[in-house]
Amino acid sequence: MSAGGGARDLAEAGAVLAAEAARFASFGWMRGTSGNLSVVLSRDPLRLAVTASGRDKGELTSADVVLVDERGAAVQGGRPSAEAALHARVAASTGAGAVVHVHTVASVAMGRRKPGGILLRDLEMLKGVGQPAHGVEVTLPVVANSQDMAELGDRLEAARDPRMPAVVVAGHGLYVWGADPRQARHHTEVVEWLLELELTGR
Ligand SMILES: CSCCC(=O)C(=O)COP(=O)(O)O
Ligand SMILES: [Zn+2]
Repeated sequence: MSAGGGARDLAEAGAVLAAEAARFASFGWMRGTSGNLSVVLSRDPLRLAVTASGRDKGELTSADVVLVDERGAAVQGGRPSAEAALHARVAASTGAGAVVHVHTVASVAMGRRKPGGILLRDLEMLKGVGQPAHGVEVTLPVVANSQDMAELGDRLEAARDPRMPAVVVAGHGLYVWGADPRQARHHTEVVEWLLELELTGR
């Protein structure tokens, strides 16, 4: 996708996000219209393609996407995700090119069990988020939920560990990011695997 964020770029981004959403929905991670996805189309000014609000994320088409600015406000298209402002904040503060938000049972359950953060170590799967399997302890932060995206963004920025491209939002779900939609997908699948292991395996 080029830097312009034009109509064709938006439709292309919509097709990519629809395919990613269908995959996550097939795993049961976006039930009942939950979750949202975004991809950065330009950095200066910051413009993101974000999934439209309230849609069944397993049935998105390339048209179910909205161009938003750095505050998450619609620039082109219909009503963006209610969490568009948080996507923009994550993209701006981490430099990520794509952001994934899913409502997984494991993220909410582990957020309840470990409200201070989830310690991860000695797992081969840590390589999937760019960490060595052994010798380091990485924390997956847990932040309190808020309906105010600015407040939630402050909490996420304060808590995030630069070694871990993800944050659990307590009672809500999981935010994960990556350089592009494909890497964000891989990070999401790895982090969710780690959460499921912590929930069931220890
Ligand atoms: C039942 S989903 C509640 C809203 C939410 O948390 C979510 O992720 C979906 O919101 P959107 O506006 O992106 O559809
Ligand atoms: Zn949500």
